[in-house]
Amino acid sequence: MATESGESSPVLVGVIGGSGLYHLDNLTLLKHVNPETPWGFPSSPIAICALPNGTQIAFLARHGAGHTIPPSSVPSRANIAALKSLGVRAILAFSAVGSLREELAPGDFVLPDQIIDRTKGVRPASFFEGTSVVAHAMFGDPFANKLVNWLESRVRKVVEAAANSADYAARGVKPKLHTGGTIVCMEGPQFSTRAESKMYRQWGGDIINMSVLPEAKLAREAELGYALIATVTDYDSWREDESAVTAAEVFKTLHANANLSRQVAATVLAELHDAAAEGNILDEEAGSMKFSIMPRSGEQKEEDRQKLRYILPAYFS
Ligand SMILES: CSC[C@H]1O[C@H](OP(=O)(O)O)[C@H](O)[C@@H]1O
Ligand SMILES: Nc1ncnc2[nH]cnc12
Repeated sequence: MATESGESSPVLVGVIGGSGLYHLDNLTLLKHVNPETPWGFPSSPIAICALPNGTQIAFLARHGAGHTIPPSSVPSRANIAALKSLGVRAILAFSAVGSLREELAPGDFVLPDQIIDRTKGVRPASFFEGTSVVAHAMFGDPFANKLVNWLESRVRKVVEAAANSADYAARGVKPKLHTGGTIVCMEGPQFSTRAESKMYRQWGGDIINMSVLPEAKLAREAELGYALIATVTDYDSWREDESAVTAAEVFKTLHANANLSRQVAATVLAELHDAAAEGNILDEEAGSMKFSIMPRSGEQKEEDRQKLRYILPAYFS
């Protein structure tokens, strides 16, 4: 991105805000961009913002600025492709999630390391879908491990500081950060039944949302580092003596979680930009599609190659 003074400054970090998180704090809005990708337009225009030190980042509201897009209709391919087209290498995605474990309380933050896919096949989940190019991305470790490890101590500091703050003390809440764990991604938009919620617990699920897929898969196909900061809003529907989750219950915690998410972003973004520039924390994702794409022959249609060049210029030049 060219800065206002005209010199070029790369936008290496993209933030995807989920339910309740429609903007970040302490940033100077430089401009909005709305790239038309081969997969259409992103959920909302992307805000290119400067941090206090001048570093530029991109912010995208997953459900649109006015939360008009339900989880099954989020244009995830356009979102990821648009961020990649801006030069982004690492995505910090925030999501409101339900808890499937007693110890993961509303207000807590989680950095999950695994995903169970309970979407129903209605969301386009690959950039290669509908093209003459077949690719099988690695997805055993669905989040960027090094990026997640890098985030852990930094996010913990912010969450611990909040836990000791007068604001949280006044509300009798002490948020914690949990690392590792499995997130179940369901289709929605209705919440789970009690039977489903209990089944996910038996499967090893720890938290649940409607958004991490196909976002994480597409980030991997685009060779972007992707980490999810999950913010717990409710106990879903598995607790025998408690009422099942409602949107009203989610909203109770959403605002505080979004404020803490903004503090996390304000603390990590400048340093994350520098780490992304250096590249070490993203070296597992960069180049990861090289041996995933087949066939490597002249069978690939030129129009498909052109489309895929948008996200993977190195392989479709
Ligand atoms: C508002 S409750 C359900 C809704 O919240 C989460 O959204 P996001 O992940 O974008 O924060 C969840 O995935 C559902 O889409
Ligand atoms: N219980 C829940 N199920 C699915 N997505 C959610 N997002 C927030 N809480 C949720």
